Amino acid sequence: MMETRGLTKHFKDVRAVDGIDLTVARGELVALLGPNGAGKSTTLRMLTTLIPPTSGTASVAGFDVVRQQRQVRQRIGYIGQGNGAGHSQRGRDELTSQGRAYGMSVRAARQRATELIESLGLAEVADRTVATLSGGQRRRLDIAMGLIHAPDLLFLDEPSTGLDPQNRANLQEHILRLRAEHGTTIVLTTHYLDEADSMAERVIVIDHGRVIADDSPARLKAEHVGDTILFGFDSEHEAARAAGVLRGRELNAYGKEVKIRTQGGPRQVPGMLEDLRSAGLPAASVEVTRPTLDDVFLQLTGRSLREGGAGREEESTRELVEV
Ligand SMILES: Nc1ncnc2c1ncn2[C@@H]1O[C@H](COP(=O)(O)OP(=O)(O)OP(=O)(O)O)[C@@H](O)[C@H]1O
Repeated sequence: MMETRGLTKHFKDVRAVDGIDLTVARGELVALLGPNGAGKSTTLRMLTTLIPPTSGTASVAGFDVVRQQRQVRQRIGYIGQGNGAGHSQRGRDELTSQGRAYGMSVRAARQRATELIESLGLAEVADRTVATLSGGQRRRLDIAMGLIHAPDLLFLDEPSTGLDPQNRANLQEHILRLRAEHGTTIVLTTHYLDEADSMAERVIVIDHGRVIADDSPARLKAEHVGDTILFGFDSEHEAARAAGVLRGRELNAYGKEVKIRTQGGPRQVPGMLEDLRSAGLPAASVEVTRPTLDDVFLQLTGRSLREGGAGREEESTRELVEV
């Protein structure tokens, strides 16, 4: 559905995108994740023919983004960061006009607008003027506009930036449903870690214009970070002895705690507790911490995606087990 080779964009001396090779198959939902200025939007703008690459190639829906711009545009929907919809028209009319701009008949554009209003939950607001809609409703209308001509491939640049958590969850649900119902290939950019994690089956981490990781969220976390199991004991002496019982694993013992780095943490806890009990060392507490995509980014770059307010506060998932 989409393929890039050495895709590069320089703005004077800024290497915004620095040789990206990507292949996206039909029906995939891919998130481009990276900190501010990583090159996500610039990549999307090249793929949607809005700006030409400095070098490298990209084909989208089988057409070259430089030589066959018109064919590419007919087959894609692009929802940028700004607000696509105007303000004084009603949402339904905005959608119909957009369809007409893509060469659809009035009748076909109206029919498609009605379908999208239904599937994107806009029925209650479609007849209000755009200026009166909430941020979340307007964003959903933007998405409907990007879908009016039933594109095979939808590009969303930071779809949920600026929305409150409830509207964000709502929008994510609509995007997922849309994909389930129409099989649309979706490429979105985000710097919300949880959004990439929960929505995308594949996350492409971009930093300084380059792809630094590309896999499913689960595999990225398992491969680059793994789980942490923290055992608490009643005394330092017990903790030191427990470290001996659990040896052979990647572990640290300090104070009354023993910390183990491993994969598949929750599945390993029962066996470890059994070993400790057999040695007369019952643990007082156990905590399994599963990594986030931020931990993956930190592991790969030594920096946090959240630095500079790039991501939003997100705690590692903790599973507390009473023993
Ligand atoms: N038109 C432009 N002229 C000059 N520099 C640009 C232009 N567009 C982007 N850049 C620079 O290219 C780099 C990549 O920017 P880009 O907008 O692609 O990042 P991003 O990953 O989308 O960031 P954000 O999450 O903040 O949207 C940045 O250093 C940015 O300042």
